[in-house]
Amino acid sequence: MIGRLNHVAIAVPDLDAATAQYRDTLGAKVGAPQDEPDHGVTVVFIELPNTKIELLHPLGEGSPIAGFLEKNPSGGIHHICYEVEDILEARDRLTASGARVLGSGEPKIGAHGKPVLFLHPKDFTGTLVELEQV
Ligand SMILES: CC[C@@H](C(=O)O)C(=O)SCCNC(=O)CCNC(=O)[C@H](O)C(C)(C)COP(=O)(O)OP(=O)(O)OC[C@H]1O[C@@H](n2cnc3c(N)ncnc32)[C@H](O)[C@@H]1OP(=O)(O)O
Ligand SMILES: [Co+2]
Repeated sequence: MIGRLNHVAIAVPDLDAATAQYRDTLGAKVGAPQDEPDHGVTVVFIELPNTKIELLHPLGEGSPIAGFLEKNPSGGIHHICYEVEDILEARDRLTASGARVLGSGEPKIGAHGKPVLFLHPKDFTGTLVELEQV
């Protein structure tokens, strides 16, 4: 059911410093910061030859990554995003198998303008999983 790895997301306490590190130290192609108020984060995408890295920083009150950064003040890998062809079919299949979809259970539009949803980390070996319809 899952397809390509779309991105690996890293929550960071200092978005400018993390962006500079990827650009200047690692020599990667970095994008501009994008505010995503519907998701409570600001993101910077790093383009790699085979996938993307999504740097995440909290935006506004009640950001879903605030608790993660409190527990991991230096930052850390926050989620992985897999591509699926039909997100509703994937959701229904996963919920039928007992997995918990986070939030309302309905997909939201993600940073690439495509529908996304999240699966509880406790149902996927301690890893928060994002699905993106491509
Ligand atoms: C920009 C848009 C989009 C895109 O297009 O790419 C994005 O990526 S948006 C990214 C941010 N959005 C989200 O993460 C939405 C889904 N996340 C959530 O709803 C919450 O973050 C959460 C997963 C429910 C966690 O909420 P929180 O309040 O921080 O923690 P809990 O106390 O409820 O945690 C329960 C349990 O799970 C562990 N945990 C929490 N986060 C993670 C994580 N990222 N990876 C692995 N495990 C995680 C947490 O430690 C708790 O475990 P115990 O301590 O053992 O109980
Ligand atoms: Co993401």
